[in-house]
Amino acid sequence: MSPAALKRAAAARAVGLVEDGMRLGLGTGSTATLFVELLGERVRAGLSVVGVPTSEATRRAAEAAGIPLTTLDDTPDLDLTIDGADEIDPQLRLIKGGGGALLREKIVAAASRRMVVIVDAAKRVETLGRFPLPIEVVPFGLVATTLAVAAAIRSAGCAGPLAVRKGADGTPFLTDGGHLILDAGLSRIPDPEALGRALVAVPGVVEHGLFLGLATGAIVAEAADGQPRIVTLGAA
Ligand SMILES: O=C[C@H](O)[C@H](O)[C@H](O)COP(=O)(O)O
Repeated sequence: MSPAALKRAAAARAVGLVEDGMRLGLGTGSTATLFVELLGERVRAGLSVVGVPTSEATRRAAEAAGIPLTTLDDTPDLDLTIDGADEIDPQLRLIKGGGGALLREKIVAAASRRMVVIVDAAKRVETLGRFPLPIEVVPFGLVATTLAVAAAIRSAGCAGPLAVRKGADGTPFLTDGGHLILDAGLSRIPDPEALGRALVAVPGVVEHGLFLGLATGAIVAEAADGQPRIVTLGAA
């Protein structure tokens, strides 16, 4: 069973959580985009919702799907955010930002009463860190910030290479906010809370991809006898 089929199954289950009148955070990435497309079908059938996109890519997908959009400034209190993740552990702690949208995703998740994560089972881990941790930094002072980030990583008991993310054309990847991403290949993050605290204390770090205490539930799609089977974690 392909990852895409599992992602679609998780996204389809999440669409069932949406109720008429909800104010929604719309996540970013391939799984969240499937959710946006499926939500669009319900909107076209008469469902009334309004969404806050977490990236310019999701804004375009939501507009194409016919989902009415608003901004977090106009609608700062959201009912539910549905988003993907790069990793999820048993405590619903996440690594996000593989697509570079972590900053807006975290702001939107923090403004939501509930955040339900949609993933295929390959994203489940016992210990976060196999997926490189994205750390969003301002371009000014990149070398100094990178050194300080490396020290912060060591102080939290982690180790591994840091690399400035590149786009397909080989130039530095820029986020929607005009920032750079450092990807930290840590393999294992024994204390995500300690690492998160150390990273946000570094001047020049805008945000990191550890989502701690934000997800209230998860919808995980796994393959069972060639069919997708849904497992829910937390309140989902
Ligand atoms: O910046 C990107 C987001 O955090 C995504 O939600 C995450 O990378 C998962 O994306 P996908 O559903 O494509 O695996």
